[in-house]
Amino acid sequence: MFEIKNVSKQYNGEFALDNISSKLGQGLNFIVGASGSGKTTLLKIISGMEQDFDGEVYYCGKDIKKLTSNEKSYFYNNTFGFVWQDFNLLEDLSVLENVLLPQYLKNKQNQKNANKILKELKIFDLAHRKVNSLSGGQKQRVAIARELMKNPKVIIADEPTSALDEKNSETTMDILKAISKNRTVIVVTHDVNLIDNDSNVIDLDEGEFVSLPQNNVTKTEKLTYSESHRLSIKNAFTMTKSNVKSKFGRFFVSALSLMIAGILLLTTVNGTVESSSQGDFDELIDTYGDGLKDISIVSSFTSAGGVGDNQEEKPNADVSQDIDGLYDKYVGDKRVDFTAFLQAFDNIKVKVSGKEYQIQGSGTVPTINKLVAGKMPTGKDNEVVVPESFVKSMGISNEQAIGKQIDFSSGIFNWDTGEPVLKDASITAIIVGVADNTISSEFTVDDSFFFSKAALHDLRRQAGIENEAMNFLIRAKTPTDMISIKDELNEQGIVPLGQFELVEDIVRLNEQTTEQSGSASMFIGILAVVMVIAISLITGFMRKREFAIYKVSGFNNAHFSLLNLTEKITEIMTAILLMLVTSPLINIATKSLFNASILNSKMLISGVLFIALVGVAAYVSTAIAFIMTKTTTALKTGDK
Ligand SMILES: Nc1ncnc2c1ncn2[C@@H]1O[C@H](COP(=O)(O)OP(=O)(O)OP(=O)(O)O)[C@@H](O)[C@H]1O
Repeated sequence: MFEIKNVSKQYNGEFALDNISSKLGQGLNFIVGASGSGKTTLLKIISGMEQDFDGEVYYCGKDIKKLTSNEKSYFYNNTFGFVWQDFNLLEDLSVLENVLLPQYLKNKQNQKNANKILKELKIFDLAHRKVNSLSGGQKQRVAIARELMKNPKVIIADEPTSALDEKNSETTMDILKAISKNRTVIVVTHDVNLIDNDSNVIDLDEGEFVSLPQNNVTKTEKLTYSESHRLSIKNAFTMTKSNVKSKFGRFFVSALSLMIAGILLLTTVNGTVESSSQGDFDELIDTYGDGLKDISIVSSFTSAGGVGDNQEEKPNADVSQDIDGLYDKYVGDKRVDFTAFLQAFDNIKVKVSGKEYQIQGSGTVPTINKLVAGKMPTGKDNEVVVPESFVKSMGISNEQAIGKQIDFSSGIFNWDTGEPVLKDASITAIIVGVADNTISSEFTVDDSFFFSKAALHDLRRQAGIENEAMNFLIRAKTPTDMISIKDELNEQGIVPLGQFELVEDIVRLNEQTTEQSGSASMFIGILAVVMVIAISLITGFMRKREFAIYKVSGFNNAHFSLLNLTEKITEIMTAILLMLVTSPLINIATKSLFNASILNSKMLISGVLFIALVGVAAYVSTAIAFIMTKTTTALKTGDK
């Protein structure tokens, strides 16, 4: 039972309702009056949709003004049913799906009850028809059926017959009359012909009573909170399935936008930056070999026309520098791939398992293109990395060579006097690695043996060399690392040797393109996220009416959050699937647009993560659209 006490409502200083007091109870109640007399305003106040008014309204002793949004959603799902002038059905769903809508918040859908109600209202045969194919009269019966599924104590009907012809109006009123036998039915209408003598009537004119209610309401209902009021994950997925089926185009556009945004983020954040550097460097390495990243550190060399950054023409000069201690400094450096001593040997003889091998001399310092097996010597024991050509001459594989012991003897030039003096030296060492010694992709330096620090010390000691500092090379991990080590050495007054000019240009160019593509990436990335947010907000606001129907069916923000989550999970999964299926095609596009290939597991996993990330943005945007939906503005009320 409703008690209305001194209710007033003003819009812009004008009274829509002026000090109304009344009681409404079980049976048929009419609120009548001319257009603009305040009928709809009173209805909104009674139902709790409008809580900003003067005075008080109680339903079974419960202050309607103080209903929280959760209490309201409980009332809308269990206690109040709404019948509208333009039905407010979900037009793309079937009759049954519409009728079951409030039931999704119950633990069990009462399909039997749905069938019974559909039969009573003579629309059982239409159960699987889409609502948009029905006539107005049929739609109104579907709407009433949906509300009866709530088994509500109150039915609030706003101009329920004004969109119907005479016959359908009569049928609808007959149904409402039948329902009112054990319920409170409140009908707002401007059509006084609908009123019979048994009904309770509130007649309004310009917000005031014209006539007071004729019937005194005596019977009171008890307010009960028995039903559960939650959306299960299963029901959320069932609703999602219906929504996807009924609005496949909308769903597909959302999923597609997630996929496109994910790919854009992927190629800009992950792809371009990496590939712009990698492409250029790979080309250089193809031409020059891995030795391009070598830095040679030698204690003396002859400089051609100036040293360091000084590019002026100068006569050749002998440069001596103190490189003592530098080897140990760079051995464990994280920018360094490996280090190797550059000791030249003359007339090398190697004995393995009793067999002697003569190694062809090259007259140059040892060279390494890359290590093809094992590791570089650590420096602690007598270890050696041997040339691949030597392993071949032994007739074994590179892997089989590892661990073999060799007896190595050769001549070593001693320059201590300023003149080269050839001295003999020999050592027994274990093979720890095999190196490819190709230079300029044509020649191999077959006498390139790289010894550990301990072994080389021993050999040099035998040759009578007193100078402790041994020439060595550093193989930098990346061209950027190479330049950073070179700069560091220069600061210490050391002039290293290497292809610095070539690499430096590429590094600089790369830094520039990285910076440029970085800002382009940022722009495209932001654009991708904005696109998803915009599409989600637009679709969200296009669904305003649908959201309002959810709300008057009892869905609160928590219920919708779960439905939103299941919808977004479905969209994200579809977007991921789309990406995987179309990845070869996308790859062609991203390669030509961003020079980035997405066809590898790292990129695809990142793609999945980015799609999920933009999915979160879409989730939040849709949630905002739902929260901002006001039922009173989203649903048409009154006589329009
Ligand atoms: N949101 C609003 N903002 C400003 N004025 C409003 C608003 N809603 C209603 N009004 C005004 O309040 C008065 C009562 O409106 P209400 O819709 O309650 O009348 P009604 O009797 O239901 O009319 P109708 O039969 O045409 O639907 C009218 O003058 C109307 O213009």
